[in-house]
Amino acid sequence: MTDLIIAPSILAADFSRLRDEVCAIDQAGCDWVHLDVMDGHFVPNISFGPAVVEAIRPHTNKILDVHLMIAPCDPYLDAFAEAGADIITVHAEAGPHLHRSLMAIKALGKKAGVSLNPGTPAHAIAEVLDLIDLVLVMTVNPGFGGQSFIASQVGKIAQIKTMIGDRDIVLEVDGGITPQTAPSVAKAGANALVAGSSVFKGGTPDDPSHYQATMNAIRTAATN
Ligand SMILES: O=C(CO)[C@@H](O)[C@H](O)COP(=O)(O)O
Ligand SMILES: [Fe+2]
Repeated sequence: MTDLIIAPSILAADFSRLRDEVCAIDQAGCDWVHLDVMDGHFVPNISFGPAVVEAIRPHTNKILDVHLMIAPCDPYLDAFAEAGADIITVHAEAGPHLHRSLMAIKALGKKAGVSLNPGTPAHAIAEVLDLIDLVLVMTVNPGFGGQSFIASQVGKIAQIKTMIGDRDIVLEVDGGITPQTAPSVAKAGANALVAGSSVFKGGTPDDPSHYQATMNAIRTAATN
C-alpha cells in the first residue's frame, strides 16, 4: 500500500451526533474510520464497546479500524468482528498471548494489527511480523485524545519500517497527529495516520468541508 491513509478517530467527535459525524468524515474523504475502544483497566479511560461499532457500521462503507485498548482482549474479539470491524488491533502489552490473539483475529476473517505503547520497544513485534496486517505505533500514551505528540517515537517508526521490509503491512501512527507532526512520521515510513482532535476540533458535522480541509492539510504536509 503506497497511498497515505488518513483515519480520523471518532473519540474526538460529538458523541451525541455520532451518526452525523461518521457521515461527515466519510463525505469529507477519510480513508478509514478509527474507533478507540477503552476499558478503564488497560487504559485509564472508558470509551465504548462493540455496540457502538455496530451502530456506526451501516453509515459508512469505509474501513472500520478498531483499536482495542482493553485487557484481556480475547473474550471480546468475536463481538468486535460481528459488529463489523474490518481491522482489529490489539496491544502487545495487553497480555501474555499476543500470538494467540492475532491468530484468533485472523480466524474471524479480519485484518490483524498490533499496537505498541511509547514505552515498548520495536522488537516486541519481531515474532509476529509474518502474521500481521498492521502495526500501530502510539505517539501518545493511550487513553485520551488531545495529548501532545511524543517525538522520541519517530526513531521507533523508522526501525519498524525497516523490520517490515517488503511485507504487506500497514505502518500506522496514532496520537497528536497534526499538519505539524505528520511530516516526521511520514518521513520515517508511516503510511497511515490517525487524527482525532486535529480533524474534529473547531468543526461540526453540519459542515464536512471543515473536516475535509483539516484532513487535506495533514495529507499535504505528510506527502510534500
Ligand atoms: O488511541 C488513541 C488514544 O488512546 C487515539 O486514537 C486518539 O484518539 C487520538 O487522538 P488525538 O491525539 O489525535 O487527539
Ligand atoms: Fe487509537
